[in-house]
Amino acid sequence: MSNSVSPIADSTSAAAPAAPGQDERPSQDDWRSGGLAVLRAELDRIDNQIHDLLMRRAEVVEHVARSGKPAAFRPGREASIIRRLLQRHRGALPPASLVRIWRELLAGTTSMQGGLSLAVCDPDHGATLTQLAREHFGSLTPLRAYGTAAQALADVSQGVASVAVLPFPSDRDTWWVSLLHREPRLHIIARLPFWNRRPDGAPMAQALVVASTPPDASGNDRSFLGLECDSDISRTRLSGELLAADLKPEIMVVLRQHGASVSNVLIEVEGYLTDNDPRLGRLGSVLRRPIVAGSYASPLGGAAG
Ligand SMILES: O=C(O)C(=O)C[C@]1(C(=O)O)C=C[C@@H](O)C=C1
Repeated sequence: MSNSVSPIADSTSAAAPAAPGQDERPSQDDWRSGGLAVLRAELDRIDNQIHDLLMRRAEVVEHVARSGKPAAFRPGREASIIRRLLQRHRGALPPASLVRIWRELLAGTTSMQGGLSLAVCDPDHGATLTQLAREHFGSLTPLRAYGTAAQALADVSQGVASVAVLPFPSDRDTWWVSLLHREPRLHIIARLPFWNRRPDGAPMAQALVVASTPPDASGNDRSFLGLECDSDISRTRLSGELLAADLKPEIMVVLRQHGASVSNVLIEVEGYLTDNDPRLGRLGSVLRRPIVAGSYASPLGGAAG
């Protein structure tokens, strides 16, 4: 078919999309009472304004990238941006849509600062952890799926991937033990999903994100402590020591190596902690000073789901 065929105008298409540079038309105050063409003209005008602002926002991000901050991806800052916008959100647009738009935008502004790439531990390529990673880091961000957590972590260590997306720690998913012994260190920096209100069909798994740079605080965070203890230590005793040190434990994963006298323990506590937090020196039962394996911004809709 020839390219010269003109589109057939329908009776509602009087308002053609505004051409570049021609979007200065003032808003018609009477758009509410206008027909479809008037309403669409108003939408085109608003779209141009949003687009102009997005381009301006990207220019500011270019300057932020040159500010000397430790890494392109700052998940704590991203969490605080989304929380703030949800607080001021009004009207009919579903809050979940607002979050989706900003997740894609932040993936774009992170990748424009030098590339964002994901190494996902997903033995069933394309299954839940890949979907969670896409939900958070954008639908077209480069992603490699691996059969093991060790492979995904190796990509981050070698600088092949910016972040690894790994199953939430358990006594079966034991990749977290390597974070307690590895030099140079890797850090837990985020938890997925950030939007915890799961609609039908959304992946229900929980994951952590690991990177080579430490996390940034978002104002409402949780941290992971990595401990080494005698293998006969009880959870009750450890919890008591943590509470006495003013640390509120939430999740505790204990890994007793078969036949070993030492257990590795991962404990989630409230707040954003760093390695030099004085409370870490107050735990009597540990064999060496605990390390902070990382922290994450508490997800929306409840930290634990
Ligand atoms: O504030 C920063 O550090 C930025 O790089 C800007 C920005 C943003 O677009 O707002 C982009 C990526 C980061 O992960 C967080 C925020």
